[in-house]
Amino acid sequence: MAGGSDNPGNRTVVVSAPGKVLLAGGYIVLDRKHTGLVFGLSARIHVLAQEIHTSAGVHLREIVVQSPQFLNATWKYGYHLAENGGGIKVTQLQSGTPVDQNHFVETTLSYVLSYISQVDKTRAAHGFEPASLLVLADNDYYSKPKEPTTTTTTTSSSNQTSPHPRFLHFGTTLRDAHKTGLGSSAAIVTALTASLLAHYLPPHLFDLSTPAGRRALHNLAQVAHCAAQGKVGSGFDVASAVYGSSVYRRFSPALLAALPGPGEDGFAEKLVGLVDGEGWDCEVRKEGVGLPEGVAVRMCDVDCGTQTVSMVKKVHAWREGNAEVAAGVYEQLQGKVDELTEVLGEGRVGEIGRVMKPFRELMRTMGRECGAPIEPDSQEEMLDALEGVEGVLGSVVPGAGGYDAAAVVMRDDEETEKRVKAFLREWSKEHEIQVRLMGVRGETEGARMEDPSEFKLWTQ
Ligand SMILES: Nc1ncnc2c1ncn2[C@@H]1O[C@H](COP(=O)(O)OP(=O)(O)O)[C@@H](O)[C@H]1O
Ligand SMILES: C[C@@](O)(CCOP(=O)(O)OP(=O)(O)O)CC(=O)O
Repeated sequence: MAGGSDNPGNRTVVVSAPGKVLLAGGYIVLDRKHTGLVFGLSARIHVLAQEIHTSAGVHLREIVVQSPQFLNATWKYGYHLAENGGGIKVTQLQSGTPVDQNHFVETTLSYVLSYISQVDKTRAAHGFEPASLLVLADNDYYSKPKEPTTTTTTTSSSNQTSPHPRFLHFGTTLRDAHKTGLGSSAAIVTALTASLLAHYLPPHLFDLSTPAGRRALHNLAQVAHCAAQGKVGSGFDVASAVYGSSVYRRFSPALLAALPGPGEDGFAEKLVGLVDGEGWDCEVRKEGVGLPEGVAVRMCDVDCGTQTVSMVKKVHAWREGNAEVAAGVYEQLQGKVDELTEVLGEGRVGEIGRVMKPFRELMRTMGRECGAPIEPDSQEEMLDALEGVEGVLGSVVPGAGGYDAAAVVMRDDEETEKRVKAFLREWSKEHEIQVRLMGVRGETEGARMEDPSEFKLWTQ
């Protein structure tokens, strides 16, 4: 994607990226030998990027990021070119009420602005004009507030006066919001990265509709997401945010090891070398990945949380101590990932249960062996009963498992939905927990440009 340009761009753009559900392949996908089957979700995070118009004579140099669905969620950043090719250093500006840091946003800004300053040399001369970035997350990313609030922190209040606002105000700070586990950080890092690239770069240097554009977005978002997370996950969540549903083989973690941090000597050049270079070795296969006609992947919010990191540690410790047994289990799990991909992709509806049931069993066995609640008893009991509901074809505790959301593969018709909802209502009552069928469903499309005119409420 590298080149030069005289066109500063600064277009008003909206980019959205989907959430994820790793239907099969949790844990094994951390190893490049294996793959995972991931679906994008209909719940998206949108980022609207636009210029900030300053009055004549005012020289504002800041990028403002706002999440109008949360309290105290305006982050202002200053930025400057670091010495010795260190890229763009970003610093949060504080004025008035102290605001929590947003590490994912801040890190993404420093990586993406550094990338842009290196691929578009005209930026070195005129720098970055101030910009406003608005983050709008579909409501399913967070559990709804008990009493939907009608207050809003922005002037775009008409969004909130409707009884079913497209973007609900959650009435809390982002820190106190209850996430439903759909992969908000990967979706926001991806949408933010794409919106900055599309806003500041002319189309011949970044075009999301081309394979080169998607590749640059993917690699840059992976690097920024890993840096913000402080750990190198498999990256299946960023891959599905960019490409949508796919069979994913991770990149080698060593790729990131040689990259200096923002501000360090030579950072910008090395970053572009890594993002646009030939070294990236992850594989994203979309062919043959899909769902049969009339079948949907739906999510149940279980209203509990799980510590993925500690579960991964337990699985890895078990694997180290039991190499041979673990290799056998990993192979069997891989077999199920492949089989499920085929059965779903080829529309073999009648075989879904036959593949998913033993997959759950294998995940439970691995959990028992290593002492991690991958499919805890409470989930096992609920999913077994749920699978008895007419129209439900299979179910799984996706990703790392635990007490988070459950995924259901079911017939996509109103009657089945009614039966599943009724079942979950009863189950919640009997077991004094809160389980509900979310509106969100598996979707194949990845990051996409949206029509800014649909976001008129929010444009300046
Ligand atoms: N609507 C939002 N606006 C701004 N930042 C967000 C938003 N949603 C998520 N984030 C960022 O993503 C982080 C959540 O990441 P993480 O805990 O990894 O959750 P997840 O499992 O959903 O990816 C938040 O701390 C924040 O930095
Ligand atoms: C264990 C894993 O393979 C899958 C985790 O999947 P989840 O969907 O549970 O992920 P989080 O939302 O980040 O907790 C780790 C990985 O692949 O990075």
